[in-house]
Amino acid sequence: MSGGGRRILVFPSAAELGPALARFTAARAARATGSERGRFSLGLSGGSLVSMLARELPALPGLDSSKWLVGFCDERLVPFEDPESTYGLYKSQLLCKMSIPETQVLAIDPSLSVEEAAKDYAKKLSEAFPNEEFPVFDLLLLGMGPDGHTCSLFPGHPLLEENQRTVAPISDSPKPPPQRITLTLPVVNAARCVVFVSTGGSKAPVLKHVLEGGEGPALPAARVNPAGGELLWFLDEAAAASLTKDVERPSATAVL
Ligand SMILES: O=C(O)[C@H](O)[C@@H](O)[C@H](O)[C@H](O)COP(=O)(O)O
Repeated sequence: MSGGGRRILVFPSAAELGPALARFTAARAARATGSERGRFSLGLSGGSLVSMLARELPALPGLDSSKWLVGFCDERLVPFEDPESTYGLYKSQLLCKMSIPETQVLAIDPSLSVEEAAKDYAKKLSEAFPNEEFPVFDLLLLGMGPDGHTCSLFPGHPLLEENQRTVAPISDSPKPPPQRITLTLPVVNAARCVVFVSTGGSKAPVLKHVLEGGEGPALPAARVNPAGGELLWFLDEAAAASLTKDVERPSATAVL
């Protein structure tokens, strides 16, 4: 059980989940920028989150993102112009519609080798979070693959045991492209709040395994358990179809 407890929120479909996720993010941003930290640190992931956030966040009325600090939970080592670049997708679809200063967006340097890019990104993080051994993000938005991977932490991979570095390179990702940079589990589990977003029936079996247990070692997504923070799962009915334990079905106007 995570420090703040785990919540599983089920929405009728992605169309209802998206606006709720955007409102939740904005509420956490307001809380963080209004705190003594004076900023909101947000870690983004790729996959379907990109288009969801690009659709929903700019649609929120009066959202001020000038005090946001944005990083990436993982990234593919490809040029920003490559359609596989998570930063490139966010830049062209979301960041261009927000008021986040460019200096407050922490991206990898894809011109470096994978080892050097990981060190460079770790340095950027340590400069942005100067007093913390492991950066403490206000909110990490994560996806989960059908194999149970999250960030670029894949089932059975030795990187799951990394406990020193904040950022690690990976050269043998089973999902292409093979070269990637990823936050490590200690950083993910240091966050104040982690939200997984998973939609669609193809995720139902792995969600059952991750959230209610199954045979074999814990899948990477099941190892996300922020020690002093909250853990929320935003699912749609199709993804949640196999779950039998307690889930919440919030109303459209619920404050999460
Ligand atoms: O780096 C990647 O290859 C993807 O970003 C991947 O990790 C994705 O985040 C998950 O597979 C969840 O994908 P969905 O959000 O589309 O379910």
